[in-house]
Order: sequence, then structure tokens, then C-alpha cells
Amino acid sequence: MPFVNVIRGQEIPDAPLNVRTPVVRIPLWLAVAWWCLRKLGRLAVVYVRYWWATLPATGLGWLYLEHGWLGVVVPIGGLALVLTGWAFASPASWLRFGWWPVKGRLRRWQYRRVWHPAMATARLTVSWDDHTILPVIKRVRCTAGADTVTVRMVRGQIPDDYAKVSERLAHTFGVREVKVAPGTRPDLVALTLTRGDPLAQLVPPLPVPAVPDFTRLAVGLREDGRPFTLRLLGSQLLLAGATDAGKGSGIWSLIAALSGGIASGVVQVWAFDPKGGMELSVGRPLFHRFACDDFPAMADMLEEAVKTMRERTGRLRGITRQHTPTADEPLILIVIDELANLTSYLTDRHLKDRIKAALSVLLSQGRAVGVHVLACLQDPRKEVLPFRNLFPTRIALRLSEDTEVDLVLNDGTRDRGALCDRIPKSLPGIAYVLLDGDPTPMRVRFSYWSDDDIAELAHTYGRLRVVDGGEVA
Ligand SMILES: Nc1ncnc2c1ncn2[C@@H]1O[C@H](COP(=O)(O)OP(=O)(O)OP(=O)(O)O)[C@@H](O)[C@H]1O
Repeated sequence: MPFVNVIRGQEIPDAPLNVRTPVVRIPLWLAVAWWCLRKLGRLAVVYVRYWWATLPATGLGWLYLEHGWLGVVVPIGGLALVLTGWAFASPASWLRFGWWPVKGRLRRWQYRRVWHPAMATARLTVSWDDHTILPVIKRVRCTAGADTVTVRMVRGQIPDDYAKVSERLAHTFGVREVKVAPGTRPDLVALTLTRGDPLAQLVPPLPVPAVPDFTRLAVGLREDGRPFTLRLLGSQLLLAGATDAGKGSGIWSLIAALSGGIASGVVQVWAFDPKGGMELSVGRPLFHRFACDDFPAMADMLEEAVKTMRERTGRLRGITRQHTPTADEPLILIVIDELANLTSYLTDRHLKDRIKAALSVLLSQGRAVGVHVLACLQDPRKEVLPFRNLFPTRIALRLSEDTEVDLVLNDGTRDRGALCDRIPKSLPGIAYVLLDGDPTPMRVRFSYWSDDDIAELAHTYGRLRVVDGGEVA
């Protein structure tokens, strides 16, 4: 026998406590009227929510009733003409204020249709107290080839929860890539869904500026369509990539961006090509110093750079915190094609220690006095750990394994979208980089300089020719 009877409409005489709820009889007309009212209310909500579609439709309906078909065709035709004129006259403003906002609304509707299953399969829904709580789409913004979906997270979630399932989300929404970044408020996360690939086409050599801007050297293209620029002032650069990943195009893009300065004497490039000169010897006239297989000469050159650096430091101490390159005191860029050849594979222990010591000093103290290093590395497991934090700018081309990505860039960067191990071999020169402290990695492609382009560059801008430490003017 139940102790308490709570069954609606029933009374159990021998139950000690009956809490039967009263039965209220509602007339049919009232139930129908209530149902109609609710449906009308929902319709009004939809009408207001989708005002951008419902208001024009209402206007057109009114015009049709007042003036017949002509009343509909004339305004639509007129509007189409005005929009076409706008698109031709000012494509940028048409995209920004005309097409992309409309596309954003359509896309928002598309994402909402599949949102619940997408969140459920990615385990981003939260079940609590018999309810399933979904993240909410706040806004969708479209740009060329990418949509940025701002999502209000469920309480207790963090952006990294979304980053961890970014690959799954990309497949669910049928896009090439999903990148995750914290939103403008702590409860928001921004998902950037990239569709097409603006980097699939080869990036041709960029124009060489006569006076290089050391804070913005254009070396390629970003996936958002903007130029990929590198800051050399105050930085040291590490370029990691597997065999044939395109380290050469990274080196040559940077040297090309500096060539105007090489010609005027404001920049000196000291090139180390420990793989026998295969990569860099084409551009020899551009280099102030060049060494390819003479390791003692390389150690001497590095120690000479340290000496120059120390002299400058002594002179500039207390005067300025950042050296300004001039023809009398040029910016020195030390380019090392394969760092591990100097620091790991070298069998002469004494030589190796000399090189390592000089490099450590240059990397830690050189950037303030205009002595910079661009080091390439094929296998990040070899030398990246002792040196990694001495390179403020790290660029990862195609890598062999997913674990290498966080080794080169920062911990957690692969989860945030730097899929270097997924870059196809057919797309050399594509890389991921962290720009200006932004935790979301940017996908970029270096411009491609063929041997002929490099030879022409060297012919136009080259000044000195130096072989294995011996200077040839
Ligand atoms: N940015 C680029 N765009 C298109 N093709 C490129 C680009 N960079 C390199 N390539 C092509 O990819 C191939 C390998 O390039 P590269 O020699 O620069 O790779 P790498 O990483 O230096 O290789 P290695 O480790 O063997 O020195 C070359 O055939 C080159 O033509």
C-alpha cells in the first residue's frame, strides 16, 4: 500500500495521505483559443526575429495587392540594378556592407539547422538535471572564404574544449578547417570556419621594397588574404619543416624583402649553408659572408658576430634600447640553413661547443643591437628544446608528426588549429605562425622564388661575394 498517493485524479482510500490535485474542467473553445494565441505569439516572434526577410516580403505583398505584378517587379529590378552598380563601383564596400552581412544571416540559419547534432556529437552539450544545455550561436560574420561564428559557451566550458574537437567540427560542418579563439567576453568563443583555400595557388615573388621596413617585411600571403609580414627588429626567427616543406622559400622570401637594404648597405646577410651550399649558393652576391662546408670558418664567423654584437652593446648601453640600422652600422642577419648540422651532427666536440656558445649569446643578446638569426631546422626534436625560447618568432612548415607542432610553436597550438602534420606534400611553403602574441595560429604561404628569380635578385641587389670566410669584393 502506498504511503502517500500522488496519482492525479485518483484517491486511494487506505493511503494515509492523499495529495490529489484538483481536476479543473476547461471548455473546448477556451483550449482552442489558447492554442491559437500561442501559435500567433510564436508567429510574431518569428516575424520579428527574421525581420530582414519578413519586412521586405510584407512590403512586396502590399505592393502586389495595390499595383499587381508590376508593383513587385519594378522595385525588385530597380534594387538589383542599384546593387549591381554598387558591386561594380566599389567591390570592397559592397562586400563589407552589402553581401557579407546577408550571407552571414543565411549562414547563421544553415548552422542553426545542424547545430544540435553537431554539438551533441562533439560532446559540447551539457546534460544537467534532465535538461540538455546547448552552446548558443550569437553571431555569424562572413569574410572571403571564412565564417566567424561567435558562440556563447555553456557555463563551465572553456575555449580549449572547442579547440580539442576542432577537427571533428570541421568535418561536421563540411569545411576545410575550424580555428578556435577566445571571444571578446569570457563566456564567448570564436570559431573561424574556413571553406576555400586562398593558399592553394602558388604565391609569386613579391615586389622588393627599396627601403625595407624591418617591422613589416612582406614574405607571403596569409589565409585571410592579407600579406604575411614578419617583424625582424627585436626578434630572432626559427623556421622548422620536414624535407621539402619549403624552408628555402622562407629563407629567400625574407632575403628578398631585405634586398633593398642589402643594396644600400643597411643590411648584411651572413649565410651558413652547412648542407654543402646547395640551397644558398645561388644568391651568393647578396651575402656579406658565406660559408658552406668549412665548419671552423663558420665557428669563426659566429664568434666575429658575437664580437660585433658586444662592441655595439658597449657603445649603445645607456643611449638606446633598440639599435637603428644604418650603412655604417648595418643590421646583420645570420641565415643558417640547417641548425642541427652545426649543433647536433657535428662530430668535433670542441667546434660544436664553440658554435653552440656563440649561437646562444647571439640569440639571447643580439636582437637589441641589430644582430639577428634566421635558423632552419628539419627535425624539431634535435635542437629545438635548448634554443626554442630564444626565438621569439617561430614558424612551422609541414612537419612529420603532430607532437612536433607544439614543440616548435607553443604547447596547445596544434589543438588551436596549427595542423602542420596535415599540410599536404603538394603544398610546399605553407606554414603556421603565431602572430603578435595572438594565441590562434595563422596559416600562411611563403612566396616562391625560383632559381632564376634568385639569380636575378642577386644580380640586381648583390654587393659582395664572400666564400668560406675569405672576402671577395
Ligand atoms: N612557397 C612555395 N611555393 C611553391 N613551391 C614551393 C615553395 N617553396 C618550395 N617549393 C617547392 O618545394 C620543393 C622543396 O622546397 P625547398 O627545397 O625549399 O624545401 P626544403 O624544406 O628547403 O627542403 P630540404 O629540407 O631538403 O632543404 C622545391 O621543389 C620547391 O620548388
